[in-house]
Amino acid sequence: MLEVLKVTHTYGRAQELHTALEDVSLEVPAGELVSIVGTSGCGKSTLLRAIAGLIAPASGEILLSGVPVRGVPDNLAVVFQDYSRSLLPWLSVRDNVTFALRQRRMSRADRRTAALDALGAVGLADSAAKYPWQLSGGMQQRVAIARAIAYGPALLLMDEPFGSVDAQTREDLEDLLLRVRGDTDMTILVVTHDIDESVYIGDRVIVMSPSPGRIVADLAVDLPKDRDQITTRELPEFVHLRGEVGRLVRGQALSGTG
Ligand SMILES: Nc1ncnc2c1ncn2[C@@H]1O[C@H](COP(=O)(O)OP(=O)(O)OP(=O)(O)O)[C@@H](O)[C@H]1O
Repeated sequence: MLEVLKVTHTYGRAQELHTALEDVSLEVPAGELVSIVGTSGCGKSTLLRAIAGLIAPASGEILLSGVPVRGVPDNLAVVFQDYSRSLLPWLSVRDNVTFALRQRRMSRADRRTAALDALGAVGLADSAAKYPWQLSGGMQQRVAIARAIAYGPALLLMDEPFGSVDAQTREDLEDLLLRVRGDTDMTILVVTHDIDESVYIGDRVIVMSPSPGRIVADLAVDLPKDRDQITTRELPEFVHLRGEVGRLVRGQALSGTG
């Protein structure tokens, strides 16, 4: 369980003070995938950074499995948009994954097996011996996801993870994420600019207001667990929810609430 309790964060000081997050509260049970959307600059990355323990919020508290987050928690993995900077170019794909496991109390052989299993899960078993720069962007992002799965975190934070790949690869990676989460009880937070994606991958969609970022809506995604790029996106519930999220992001009220 992740608990964000009345978190406010400001950057700068005195006259330069900028409130990036204001009174943000959020509870995410283990195993849930929550999408976070909002206009550019509304504080989505700041929220992820605070949850990741990379910045200490000015006020409020963040608890992961009941333990206050002070610094980067052990049981956390992060996937960023920029895959080209997240992988180590001098290590093979397999070693990029095993490198992430170096703090785990595992034998070398077990680390290797876990890495190969995770690469198999993302369809890259055959590329284990290659180097990141020999792979396409979408494949590199799959390596970053394999690294996160192999680590087996309680919490996976993803900041625009599919923002730098083409549309077809993006759909493939969305489906990969849905498959992966079906096999684990990781709690997953995904920041995205893509409203359709937020609904397609999410159990819930959190909408943030423009700066200072506050949570303006927390919408349950009432769609079947088994999703499909064509049929799910045609469902009336999908189309309705996509409209609601789009309206909220643009600062309009939910339909039926005036
Ligand atoms: N290190 C920093 N110092 C000062 N201000 C910052 C810093 N990081 C972010 N900000 C400001 O805080 C606000 C929130 O930024 P943040 O990156 O969290 O937004 P975001 O919603 O993730 O934006 P985007 O969708 O464009 O990535 C913005 O106004 C930004 O300019």
